[in-house]
Amino acid sequence: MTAFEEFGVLPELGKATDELDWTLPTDVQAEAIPLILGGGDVLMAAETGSGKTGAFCLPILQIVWETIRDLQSGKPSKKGGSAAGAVAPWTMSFFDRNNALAVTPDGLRCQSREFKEWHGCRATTGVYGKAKFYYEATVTDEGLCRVGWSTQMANLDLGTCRYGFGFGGTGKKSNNRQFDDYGEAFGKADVVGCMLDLQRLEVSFTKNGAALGVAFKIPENLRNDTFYPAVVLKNAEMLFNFGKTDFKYPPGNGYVAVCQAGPDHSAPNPLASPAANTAASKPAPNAPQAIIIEPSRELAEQTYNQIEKLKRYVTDPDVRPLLLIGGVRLEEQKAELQKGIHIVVGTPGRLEELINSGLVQLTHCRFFVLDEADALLKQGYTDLIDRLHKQIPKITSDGCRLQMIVCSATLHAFEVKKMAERLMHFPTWVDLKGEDAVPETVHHVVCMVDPKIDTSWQQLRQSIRTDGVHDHDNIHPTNLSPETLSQAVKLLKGEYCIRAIDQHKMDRAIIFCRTKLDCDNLEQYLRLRGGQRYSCVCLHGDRKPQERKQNLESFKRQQVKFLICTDVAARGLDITGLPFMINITLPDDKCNYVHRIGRVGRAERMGLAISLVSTVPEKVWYHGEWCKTRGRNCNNTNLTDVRGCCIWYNELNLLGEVEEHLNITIQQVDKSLEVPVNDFDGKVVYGQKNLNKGTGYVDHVEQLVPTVRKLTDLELQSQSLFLKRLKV
Ligand SMILES: Nc1ncnc2c1ncn2[C@@H]1O[C@H](COP(=O)(O)OP(=O)(O)OP(=O)(O)O)[C@@H](O)[C@H]1O
Repeated sequence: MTAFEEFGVLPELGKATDELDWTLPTDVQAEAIPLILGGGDVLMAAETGSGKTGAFCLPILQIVWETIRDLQSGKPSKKGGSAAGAVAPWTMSFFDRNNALAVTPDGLRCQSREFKEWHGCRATTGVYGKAKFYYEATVTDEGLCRVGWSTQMANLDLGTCRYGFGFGGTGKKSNNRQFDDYGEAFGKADVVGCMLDLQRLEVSFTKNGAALGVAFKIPENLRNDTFYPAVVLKNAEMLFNFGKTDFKYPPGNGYVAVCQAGPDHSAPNPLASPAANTAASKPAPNAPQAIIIEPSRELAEQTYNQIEKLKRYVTDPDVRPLLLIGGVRLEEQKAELQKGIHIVVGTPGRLEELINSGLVQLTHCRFFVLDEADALLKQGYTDLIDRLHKQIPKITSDGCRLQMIVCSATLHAFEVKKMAERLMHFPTWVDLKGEDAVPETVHHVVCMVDPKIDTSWQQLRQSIRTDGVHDHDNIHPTNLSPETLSQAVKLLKGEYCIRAIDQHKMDRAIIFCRTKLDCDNLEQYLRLRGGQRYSCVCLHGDRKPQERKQNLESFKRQQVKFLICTDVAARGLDITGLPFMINITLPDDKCNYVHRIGRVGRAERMGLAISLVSTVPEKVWYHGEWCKTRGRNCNNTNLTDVRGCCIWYNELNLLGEVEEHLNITIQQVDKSLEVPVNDFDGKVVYGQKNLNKGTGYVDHVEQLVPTVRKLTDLELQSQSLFLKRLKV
């Protein structure tokens, strides 16, 4: 049995984890997997590289596989099952309903989050014979609803055929598409009493106990039919009481609760059994069970690949994931969707586009995952997330509650907590440190770049092309103005980058720059300084999707040594055994420091992160909304306060913010960029597992030797004393 199986994971998934060399679940996996398998909403806050992706992919794959297996065999799914089959006899039906309408496991609450169309449902039992029947329906959420009675012949859109008699929230009654004013409007928290008098063949309603009069005369030809409580909803929710608990407004006047109709006056709904209607709960091919949102196409691709690897042995039924990212032809994605998919991994824009156009249906979605959730919120996707969440039924069409999983290494943000309060259902925090933290495997240092002390920038023979913010400034080595010093920092950082590479004999590193232009300039400079020695590629938003993909691949395959990128690659990218990273400039957002340096020191391997920090303010580009070209060929070097496109960047302040956020002081190294070995652990090899983990172990044993000897002597003494006593 693999270690993962002990946490309740399927043997087929356990086999795949074994092949990936995941011998033991990481801490976050050990906590989160059972919680997710148990049906809970989870917020996963754990360090970079701690295996969060596996922590949600494994249980999702498992539950999705179980669900499709059950659907294919015609069995109701586990969680909806008991309610669907066994709860007798008075509930709303799990089967006699439209797909987008969900029924809670107790069968007493219906919800539809579809806001364009009506979706209906009928009860599991109906009434007939000369008697008077009553039930109550309470509006529990805003939206449109119509409630009443219908026969088995009626369609589910209550009131639109001859066999359904409904009363709607807008104050209209309807039968056979004839909508007439009746009673008064009702809405959230109102209780509608539904009365059926089969002696007089009349349907009437009450609102909060007040009688609204006879709504319909039932035609004589329906006298012997069975009538079922029925509802139809548009983005609304209603709660039903068939008389099992006290009515809020008991009807009197000879009406009895439907659930007390007795065997002579009630009959089961033939369409309410699983066998009768498996098709109704069968998802359409384009209705996935899980939706995973990632902030960048690279991350979406990575998570998709991880799912592919983990699902290798999960067959019969096959679980089909699909990647939905921009830059891929829509036609291709449409074709895949029609073939049938179960898990969708995508970026927010493309996902919403496909959902809005109906190409992805949310009717059977039971997992809503936000990976790097704080990034999604910071990128402005709060409304999009809220919109999607609103559209997903909270109870799936097979009676399962929607599970939401949210993760990041920097989840301790106000916006995340607000979102969790708004959207999640009693979530459990899996929070191993209680604050944003850097893994112990990441050795991170800063090197101050001080152009006043290090004046080598004045004599550089070859230098990096800078970003041009000082093109209109009067800069000259003899004039140490802020502008000159700022330009000097840019030149020095190019040199320090090369020095860091040489000093640590780096043959693999990820290098972060602040802007796309900085990336391009550094790429050009590294190539200039030595083709193969500093071979590099860029990854940023101005590069075409295909080029981005190729560049990342060639870096992963070690065909090039350096990957130069903006924060587009700060999060989540998992490059096995990456030993080094360099921050040419600290990120604007302190959280991204954690993510950037977390590209190294993953999966227990050691990594070194070096950040270059300017001691003087540096003038940099900042293209706001007012910048017509959004930075492309922009040469407005004025400051933003005069609607220009530049700001003064204060890295010392940023460093202070990062240190305060992480509650640490980051070690400083001098301009030689040598990292003192003793301060960390001189024996480690960056990029490899720390085999010396527990250094001092030898010392430790040596220290313990005298104590252990003493203990052995004492043990001997006590045993001989005991033996002596026995002899006495
Ligand atoms: N149980 C395990 N044992 C060994 N390696 C693992 C285990 N789980 C995951 N890994 C590996 O650890 C690496 C990091 O995992 P993952 O990308 O899921 O980290 P993460 O927590 O999502 O990091 P980030 O916050 O940077 O996105 C991956 O290469 C993955 O294959």
